[in-house]
Amino acid sequence: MKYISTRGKVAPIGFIDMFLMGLGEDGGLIVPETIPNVTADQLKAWSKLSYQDLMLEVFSLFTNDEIPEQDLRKLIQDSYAGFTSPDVLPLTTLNDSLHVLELFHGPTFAFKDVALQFMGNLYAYVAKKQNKVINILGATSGDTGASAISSVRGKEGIQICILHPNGKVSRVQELQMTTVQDDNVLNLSVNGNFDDCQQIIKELFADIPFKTKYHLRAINSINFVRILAQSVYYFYAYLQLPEKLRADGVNFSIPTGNFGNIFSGYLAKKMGVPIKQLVLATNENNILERFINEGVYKPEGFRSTHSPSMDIQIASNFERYLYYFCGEDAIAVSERMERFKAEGQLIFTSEEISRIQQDMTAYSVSNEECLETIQSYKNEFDYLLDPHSACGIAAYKGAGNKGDGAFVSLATAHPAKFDEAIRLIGIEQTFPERIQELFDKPQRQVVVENAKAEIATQLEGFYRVTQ
Ligand SMILES: Cc1ncc(COP(=O)(O)O)c(C=O)c1O
Ligand SMILES: N[C@@H](CCOP(=O)(O)O)C(=O)O
Repeated sequence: MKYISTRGKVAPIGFIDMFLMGLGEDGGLIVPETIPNVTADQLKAWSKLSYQDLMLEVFSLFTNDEIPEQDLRKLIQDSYAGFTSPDVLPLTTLNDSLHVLELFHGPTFAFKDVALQFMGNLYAYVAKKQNKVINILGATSGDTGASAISSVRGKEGIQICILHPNGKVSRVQELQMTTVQDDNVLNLSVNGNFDDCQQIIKELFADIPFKTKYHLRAINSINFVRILAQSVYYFYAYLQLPEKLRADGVNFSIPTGNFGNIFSGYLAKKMGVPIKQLVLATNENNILERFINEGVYKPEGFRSTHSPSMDIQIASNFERYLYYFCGEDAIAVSERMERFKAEGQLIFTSEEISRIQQDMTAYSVSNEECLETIQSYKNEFDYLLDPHSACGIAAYKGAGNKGDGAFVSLATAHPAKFDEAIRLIGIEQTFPERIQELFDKPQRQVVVENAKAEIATQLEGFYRVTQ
């Protein structure tokens, strides 16, 4: 298995090189040269596997034996040892057709832990085995940063800098990131929004001399390993369902911001998981919903919502989807991305919209509907959703034609992370101890302007450049 870029100008590379490259050096996103096919028989044989063993099977299709099996197995075991549920990702049944896959039982209470605990361990492994300098640079709307920091804090050979939008993450998210005192962690609080943070890191990754000098590595979903690790939970959810419920295929409702969560499902479907509908759930920052329903990919004004982690306009993984939509034609992708850069929008024809809608449907959830959903599921099922998971449930309800097959809605965060929204409907929650204790800890962060030069200077002072 080799990896190439959606823009076609990266010579095919192996798994570890792909992991270290992160963003394609031609500005594109890295994808596998071919997507392996998992047969129905193989799937059946995997149906009794633990989450960890299932991940080992899926990853083995992609790693080219670059990581010996016993090492990969240990990396995976270690990555989920800190999850509090014995099933790692429990599937809760609300009624016969609606199931909630709880992805938030990791150390930072959000679905990002599923991939990032593993990526932190993989970076430490590569740092040691290959004597590589690992200087991680990431942007976050709150969850990726907390999770990535938790996965590498204090680890030898690794430094991590995370940019988050100042005042636009939840209190708990901010504390999770900024109360970490390890010297290998730098939090930059940027006077801007998440898109500004993401834009700056992409520019720094695209500056190849800077990237090379400072050995920049990615933990965001621009890194294909994030997507691959997330695709495993679609296999798992499908296989956890009783056979009679999954016989007609399974539908997923997926809270999405950077298009990473849903693209992972799209990849799982391409590999052979019998997924019928992928329902994309957005909040009021609904660029992706407008893309799917109206064929217009165009950022509009940024809005602060009750689900701040999805307050995103420019979605990284849109380009990965575009690549497959364009029949894996890197020239067509490059042309469309150039047009987007020049004109600030992409318009799709009605024939193209129909094709997109065969791949996924979409629903955008207003702030009001988000809170109503939290309230009604608390009343009806005594189940407390966080605002992002509530967007998923609201989209499941709003997704017109339910068709056949069970629905799995992805619960992407613990409600304690977003108490600001939960309190608005008068619900008081008890925080898990690991969250409660954050409130007594001192914080460490540097506030910076939304300016690439100022941020680059911070990085130059922080990163170690030789072993
Ligand atoms: C809690 C939560 N839910 C859903 C999402 C959406 O995930 P993605 O942006 O990877 O599609 C995010 C981050 O964006 C998140 O932090
Ligand atoms: N919601 C994310 C935004 C960053 O997206 P990523 O999937 O590319 O890491 C966050 O919580 O930071």
